Amino acid sequence: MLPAAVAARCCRRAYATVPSPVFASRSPATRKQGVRLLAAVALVGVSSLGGYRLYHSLKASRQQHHAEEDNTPLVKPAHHPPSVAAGKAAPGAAAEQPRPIILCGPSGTGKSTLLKRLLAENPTKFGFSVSHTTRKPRAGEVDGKDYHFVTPDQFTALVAERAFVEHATFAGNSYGTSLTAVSDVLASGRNVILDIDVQGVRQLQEAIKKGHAQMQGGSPLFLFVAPPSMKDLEQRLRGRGTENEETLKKRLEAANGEMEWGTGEGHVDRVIVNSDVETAYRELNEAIFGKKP
Ligand SMILES: Nc1ncnc2c1ncn2[C@@H]1O[C@H](COP(=O)(O)OP(=O)(O)OP(=O)(O)O)[C@@H](O)[C@H]1O
Repeated sequence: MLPAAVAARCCRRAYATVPSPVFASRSPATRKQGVRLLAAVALVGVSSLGGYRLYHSLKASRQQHHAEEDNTPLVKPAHHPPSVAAGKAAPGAAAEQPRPIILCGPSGTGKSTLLKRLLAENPTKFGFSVSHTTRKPRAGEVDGKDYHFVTPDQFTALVAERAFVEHATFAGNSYGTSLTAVSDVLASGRNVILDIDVQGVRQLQEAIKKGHAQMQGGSPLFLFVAPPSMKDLEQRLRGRGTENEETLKKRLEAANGEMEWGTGEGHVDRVIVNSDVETAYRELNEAIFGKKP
């Protein structure tokens, strides 16, 4: 199942669509400015996108690696890893059946950029899964709508019950995407997109392998968005204007480990190198819908 949470540790978000579902993630807000959690997987903020709520969560920077600063291409453009054993998703197998779509990749690679367009152009295809969090509601946030607000004890109990497909803690608050939240979206005939960090994806894949994340609908599709180079990644993060030197360093450090995992054999169904937005968006559509937009 796919919990969603995104946050500034790295961030997570979750989104959902209709004919082909999507998961969303959220995160605590440090992320884009410390804030916008593309909802879902660890969120911090909530926004609206093409009629769909996007929660952005902070993705925990759980991996510490040194960032490279050269401009060497990180991934061969044609690199399409084999199907992930955990999900056995078939890239391009399309969206007749709502399915979980898991989008991951280093902070700043352009996931939000691609998802924003995808959701705007396909307003009825994706649904939103409401994440759980232990943080206090912000002004205007509605329990059960923006988040399921729970106490730390309740959250701990849910973890023990394996209610979350993925969960993480950031800045003292926990965020998680419940299997139920994801399944509800799938059951409504919409896709669910989860924009979560690599650690969350690994949790999810492990849960699927162990049979703890059984979801209705089609098989999960794991997509990894990679930057053309670490130099480009740094420039994008700086250009976004959301980071200070400290958070920038953390994101770049985490990016090295995430790149190593994402481009590793069989970890995801497809690696999309976001050198050019148009090309990357076309590849995203091909992976999800099996055709060009
Ligand atoms: N192909 C591209 N070429 C140049 N700039 C890009 C490209 N794609 C995205 N960007 C820019 O890079 C910055 C980071 O993109 P974005 O916020 O979408 O990344 P992200 O992967 O969602 O990051 P995070 O995980 O931190 O939310 C943005 O300013 C965006 O406009």
